[in-house]
Amino acid sequence: MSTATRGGARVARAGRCSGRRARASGRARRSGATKAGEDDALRGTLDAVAVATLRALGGVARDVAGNANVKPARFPRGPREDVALELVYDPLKFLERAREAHGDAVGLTLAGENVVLVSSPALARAVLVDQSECFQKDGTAFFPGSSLAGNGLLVSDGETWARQRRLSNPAFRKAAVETYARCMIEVGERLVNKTWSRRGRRDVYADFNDATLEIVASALFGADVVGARASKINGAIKDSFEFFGRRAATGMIIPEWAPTFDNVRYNDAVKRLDEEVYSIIAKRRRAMASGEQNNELDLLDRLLLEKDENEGDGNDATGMSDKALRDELMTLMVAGQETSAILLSWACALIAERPYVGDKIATEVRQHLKTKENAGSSLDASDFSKLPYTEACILETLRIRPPAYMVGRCAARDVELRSDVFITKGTTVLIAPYLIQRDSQYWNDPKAFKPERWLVKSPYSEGTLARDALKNLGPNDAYFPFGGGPRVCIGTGFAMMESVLLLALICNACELRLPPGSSAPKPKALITLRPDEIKLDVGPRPRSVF
Ligand code: HEM
Repeated sequence: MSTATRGGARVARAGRCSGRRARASGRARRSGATKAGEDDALRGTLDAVAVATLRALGGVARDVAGNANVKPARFPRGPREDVALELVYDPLKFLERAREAHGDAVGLTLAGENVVLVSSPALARAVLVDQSECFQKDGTAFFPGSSLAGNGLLVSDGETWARQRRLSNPAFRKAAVETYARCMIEVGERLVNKTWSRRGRRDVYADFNDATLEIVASALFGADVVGARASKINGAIKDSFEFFGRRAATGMIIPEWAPTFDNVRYNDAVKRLDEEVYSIIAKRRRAMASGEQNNELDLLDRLLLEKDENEGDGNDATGMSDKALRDELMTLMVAGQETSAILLSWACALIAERPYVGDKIATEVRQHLKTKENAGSSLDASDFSKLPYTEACILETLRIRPPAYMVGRCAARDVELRSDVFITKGTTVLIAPYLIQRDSQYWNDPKAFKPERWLVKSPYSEGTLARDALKNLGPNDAYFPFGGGPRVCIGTGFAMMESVLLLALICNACELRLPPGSSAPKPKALITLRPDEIKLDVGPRPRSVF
């Protein structure tokens, strides 16, 4: 399905649900009249806004199970009222309260949609792994697509997704990811040696957004993002991401086709980006046809080289079309930039609250650097697996502050997840790693930041628990910050390499502190678990203390 078709379908479906929307606001208005209070009228308006927002987030009305407030048989228990407002205003509090009141499978009405929130390892496994073929991305409420990411891996389904995943997997194997480490280190060193080299207060979240954008753009396009083209690409990406940031921050999702000022600017940025990306793709295809190839392959080279062996007899196998390539490149940018910036920001904030953790990372890095053959050299890809405490800090940050705090699926058919949890076709299932990863049934002292918990011996293998953290759904099936099953994050290795190397560079060179008198930054949840803002005092770490 092309982006245009996808967008078209969204518009058409939004048209079909407008009657329900009118009825919803009508109900709200009537209740306002009977209670005769301005508060109720306001609430009616807010309800309508929330309904519109959630509809736009989900984008669709359900054909099968979506009759407002009509619950299918065996729908799990949950609050009787529509909880759209509560979810939009404070998603984390909402998730916690819903589970406390109704258990690990909660039936909800969200802006008229039937949604089931699941928060036990067994139910998460059922949806993500064991019965994953019964679920799809299309139609999932609460997770919006975008014209920037098009029909890439994050949102596609069926054979389109499977083919794109087969063609993309090789570009994310360990050996390939190691080749992207050089740009991670270059960007990290620039951050600590220039931007953070003088003592002062930094907006850490903004700095990491710049750094991870540079890393992902350079991993994708390598030498093609230099000079004027680099500013054009980075400028357009920044404009689009700022648009997503503003959209997420308001909690109001206006469809991208609506001619608002913000949408016009965003669509212009996507157009500028498309021009550059298609031109780079054409240039690379020409170079490949004439036998030229870069010595060091970037992600685009690797995607271009892949042919789908499942097609024909192998000789007529084809790769990705220009449009498919464009959608994947943009998807990787969208999926890989903000999540990594969020992870690094939370890691630094948690460390700033506990300076001894930064000291321990610095000690680990300095001791390791001394053992390197080429003494005095900086970090490289091979050091990733030799910094266990630094890695444990990243794993613990992902446990306590998972950037993807909720993942969603839409049931492609009726499915029984457990004898008491029956999901009807068209129902959205929300799975909450945020709840499971902080649940005292599976974690000791679950709300505490304790990197050491990952360094104990693993019950699953000879190594530490950290070695098994990202296998399947993690210890007790209760740890999956990168999702799980066939749709597990393709960038897991990339993100781990990037965050461990950057955190090691940062703590080796810098000290991080919360500004005097300030409290720990609060999470703000919408599509991702972003920090509201993270301002930290940064400055050079003395070289002599160890
Ligand atoms: C801290 C960083 C990251 C986190 C927490 C994260 C988290 C996730 C999660 C939870 C999913 C599964 C979503 C679902 O099941 O619906 C996912 C999928 C995905 N991620 Fe990541 N991600 C991160 C970094 C990256 C990076 C660096 C890239 C690429 C450069 C990337 C590319 C993708 C793609 C393409 C998918 C869709 C995979 C598919 O459906 O086949 N992610 N990510």
